[in-house]
Amino acid sequence: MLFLARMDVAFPAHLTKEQIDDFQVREKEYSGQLQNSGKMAGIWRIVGEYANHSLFDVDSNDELHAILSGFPMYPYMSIKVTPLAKHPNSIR
Ligand SMILES: O=C(O)C[C@H]1C=CC(=O)O1
Repeated sequence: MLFLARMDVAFPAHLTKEQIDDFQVREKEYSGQLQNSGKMAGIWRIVGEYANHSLFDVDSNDELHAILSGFPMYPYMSIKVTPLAKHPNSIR
């Protein structure tokens, strides 16, 4: 099952630069593991925003929820998920 997720990140003002750096290091590690496993098929920066579009290839809604809620930055992310179905005009 394919899902497109838009993740917007907003850190609260009280976090220090060191805390934010630590979140970014842990996020990169978690994201890398998901990409290596194939569960995260890709991630793209949305130009000009602290946000991304990510493509997930998972077995269930529950699996996607577990993956999304496992992101270290999850408490500071707003996430919108779009389920994807094959387009009738797709040639792939
Ligand atoms: O867009 C970001 O930088 C936040 C984040 C969410 C997943 C990821 O790998 O990084």
